[in-house]
Amino acid sequence: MNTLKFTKMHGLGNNYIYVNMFEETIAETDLQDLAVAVSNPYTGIGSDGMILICPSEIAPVKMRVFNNDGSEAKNCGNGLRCVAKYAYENGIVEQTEFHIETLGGLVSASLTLDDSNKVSLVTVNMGNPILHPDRIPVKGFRKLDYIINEPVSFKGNDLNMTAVSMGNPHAVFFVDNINKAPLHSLGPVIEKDPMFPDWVNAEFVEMVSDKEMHFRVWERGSGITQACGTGACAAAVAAILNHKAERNTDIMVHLAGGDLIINWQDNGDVLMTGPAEVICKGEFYIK
Ligand SMILES: N[C@@H](CCC[C@H](N)C(=O)O)C(=O)O
Repeated sequence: MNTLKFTKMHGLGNNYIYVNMFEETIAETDLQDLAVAVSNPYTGIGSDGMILICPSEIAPVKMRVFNNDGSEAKNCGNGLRCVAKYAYENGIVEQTEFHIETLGGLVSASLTLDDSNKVSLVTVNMGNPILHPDRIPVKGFRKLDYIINEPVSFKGNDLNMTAVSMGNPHAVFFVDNINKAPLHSLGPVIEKDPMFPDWVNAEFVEMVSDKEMHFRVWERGSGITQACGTGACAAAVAAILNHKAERNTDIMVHLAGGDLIINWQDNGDVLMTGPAEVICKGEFYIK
């Protein structure tokens, strides 16, 4: 029986099975099935998906992320913080500032260390948000350069949508009361609506002030999760585009699993700061 060494980590409860591809080998054709298998809470380890920590030709390390349905995404904010922590604490990198390659491009990570030389916080420069509908992608808004507070309807429910890509697609909806957000009922409907050719991550946001928001997410390929780093970035960008918050200012995002600080800088870059934690390590028996 083949075994696979893994580390389970989480960023604010958004948990993945991390595999060190500097040491492990998995056939490309097996990756999707393996992501589904390890993620299964009954017959696997249980997770929101699987993340590969890979060698890169253009950075010290590369991240590949698979949702728990086996689909591969181009970016994962909580995953990036965990990959950064893993890379430093396992000797893949020695410096506290370095680049990480993703399928969506290069990002840079900056580590805060505690007294035991462990990574306590990670700031990731997530780069510029993508706003053009063709590049998110979203169909049906051909005449617009941006989708900001546009009226849309899902199953007869009228909402206003702001669409943002952080390398992966996000649809953000502002609500008056986060506890009444239609996460369970509309999350899966929005995710697979035909207006999103690559499907979409759906986020509901209640503004507390111009520097603070509540956030809940239905993730593409994984369903409801405790947190979504790229989603929090997209929500902060959407708040600024809708004149509910300001650029170059720290915005506190309260997710189900804890808080992230997001800052959309004047130079266009989005900074995300938050924790990353190791849960356990082990061996998975591959059937
Ligand atoms: N949880 C992640 C995003 C993971 C990928 C997403 N579900 C997608 O398919 O785009 C995050 O923290 O950003």
